[in-house]
Amino acid sequence: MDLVFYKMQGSGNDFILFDLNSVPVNISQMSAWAKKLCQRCFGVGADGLIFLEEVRNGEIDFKWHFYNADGTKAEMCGNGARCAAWLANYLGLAGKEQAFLTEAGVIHAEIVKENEVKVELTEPKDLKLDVKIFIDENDFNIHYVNTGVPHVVFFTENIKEIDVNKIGRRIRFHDYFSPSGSNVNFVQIVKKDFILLRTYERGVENETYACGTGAAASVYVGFALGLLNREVNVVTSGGEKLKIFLQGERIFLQGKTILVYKGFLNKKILENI
Ligand SMILES: N[C@@H](CCC[C@H](N)C(=O)O)C(=O)O
Repeated sequence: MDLVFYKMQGSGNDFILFDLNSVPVNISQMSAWAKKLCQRCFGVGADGLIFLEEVRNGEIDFKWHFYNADGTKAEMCGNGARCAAWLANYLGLAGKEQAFLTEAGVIHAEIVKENEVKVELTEPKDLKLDVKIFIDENDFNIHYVNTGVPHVVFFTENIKEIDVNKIGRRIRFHDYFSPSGSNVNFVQIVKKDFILLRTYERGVENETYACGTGAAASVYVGFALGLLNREVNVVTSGGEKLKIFLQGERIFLQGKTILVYKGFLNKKILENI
């Protein structure tokens, strides 16, 4: 059997996707596949790996299994959700408007244009504003919210000067967030409806070009603090634009979603894992 996979990116956050109808993988192997295949030189290379599992119960179209590049399972991924929704539609698993199950809850998605997908994230929870944490004798005033996965939000005047990997890693592994840790977002407000965003991602353990739930967390926190509007354009470090809309406690994320290629995996890659 050919191991068909799809390489996609959502605003520069990139993913490998498999349809479990054609590539049956045991759940106990999924993490190892992610760790191997997400490696940029020894594998395909990606920030995360997604398995789509068809579900026929009327309420949802499919269920996903999401893994970070280091093989850890994550409850949710905003850009991955946009890619999964697009692919599910492309493969006939779901229509243009669809619902699918993640560990964080049911995600509603809509293919709004040929290569543009809008998703409604799960309700934000655990908001904490103005938390002081100490790192190397410096104190940082940070904010926190879970938009499907945990996110720290830190506002800065000059995003270019931030050492995202160094400071991001220190905050991500800070005791305050133990044991799950957190993604860390650095935000520069340009206008009330326009921010620049750089994200250190848990599970990739690096800065990525974009993070959908991170964009959502940044706007949600910015709005709670009276710094941002309900509708905000977010430019991520890859230079792409994400749109966040808030409607009460509902958060919507919209942006470009591209199928980069469809490939056949060499089975040898999966030997000895
Ligand atoms: N890139 C994602 C978030 C993926 C999960 C994250 N790395 C975690 O483990 O919390 C997004 O677009 O939301």
